[in-house]
Amino acid sequence: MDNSYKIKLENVTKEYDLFRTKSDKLKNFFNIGKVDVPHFWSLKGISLAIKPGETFGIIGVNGSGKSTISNIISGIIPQTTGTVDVRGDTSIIAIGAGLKKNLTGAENIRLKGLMQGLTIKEIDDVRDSIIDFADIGTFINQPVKDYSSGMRSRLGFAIAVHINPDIMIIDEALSVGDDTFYQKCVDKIMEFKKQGKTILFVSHSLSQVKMICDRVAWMHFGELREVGDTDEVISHYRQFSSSFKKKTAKERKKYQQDKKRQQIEFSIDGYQQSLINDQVEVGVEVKQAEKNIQKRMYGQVLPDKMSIATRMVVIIAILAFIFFAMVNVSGHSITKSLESPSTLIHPVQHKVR
Ligand SMILES: Nc1ncnc2c1ncn2[C@@H]1O[C@H](COP(=O)(O)OP(=O)(O)OP(=O)(O)O)[C@@H](O)[C@H]1O
Repeated sequence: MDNSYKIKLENVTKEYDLFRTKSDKLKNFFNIGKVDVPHFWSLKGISLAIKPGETFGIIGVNGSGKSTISNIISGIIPQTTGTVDVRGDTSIIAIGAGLKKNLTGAENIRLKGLMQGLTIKEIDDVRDSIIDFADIGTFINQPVKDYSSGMRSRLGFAIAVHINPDIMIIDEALSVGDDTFYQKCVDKIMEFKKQGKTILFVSHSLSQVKMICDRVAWMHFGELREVGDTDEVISHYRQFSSSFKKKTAKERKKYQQDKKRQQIEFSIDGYQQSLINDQVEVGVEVKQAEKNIQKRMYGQVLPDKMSIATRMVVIIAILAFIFFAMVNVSGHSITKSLESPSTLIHPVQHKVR
């Protein structure tokens, strides 16, 4: 096994269908009729590898795809194409991520612990420590929906660091909470770093990224613009930000609109072809290159639309369900209903004595 990485993404894309109505979404799912839906590519083919024990940062402007990556790595959402290889348990800390709002804080601790494979005894052992770290006092027995965003984030952070994950994913979770809590979180992250855990750190705060991360990826409108040494990438990102700020409001708007348009017009087939061409250029035979890239892009993902065979099975299952429901309501036997289906609309009359 290749031990040079803990997390590896190859040619990962994420497409969102921008449905206008719920019925459009349903029609599209069952593959009925042609619904013309605009698409938006939140990730346009990301490949990166995070080494074991590395603290890896992701920076970028709003909407550049940072959370999409962290959610795909933590398994919250699936990628549209590409291969994702995560070697170990992940625990994501994002504002409110993974907390069930109708459960109390204490119930959430138990649920997350069980989901992470801890025994009841192990959960009970860390319970007080979590409550202490989160510092939410008697609120621990209140439903999480009644918590402030800061309390939710503190509880999420406290649970995540106590269930001892292999890989920690921290998505903007340090931006809420007071200075004392912030320092506690930083200390915990540093402790994890020392223990050699792999950390993915998504943040807008360049100073936090600089302090914590060994390497950084700069995401830009769905593309990986640069990956490398923290100081170097941050310095390039700062240069971009300051020259962007010097543009007029009209120029800034145009730049953003052009980038978003490119995310709508992105062609997945064109991207696939460019990957095949890259392989052919280095000497791989065309048929083999097509096979390799097909496997890399679609080998791990389920089709988001139903195939004809699946559609047939679903339709037969629905018809069978309706038939048995009608048999039940009509009061006739299954054999009689099969012999003479019209009896289904004439229920058995029971004589009243
Ligand atoms: N469910 C969705 N449906 C449609 N578009 C979405 C959906 N989720 C995210 N997007 C779009 O994908 C793009 C990337 O979003 P993402 O949340 O990954 O960005 P981000 O870099 O984390 O942004 P921020 O810094 O604001 O948190 C954005 O343009 C966003 O509008």
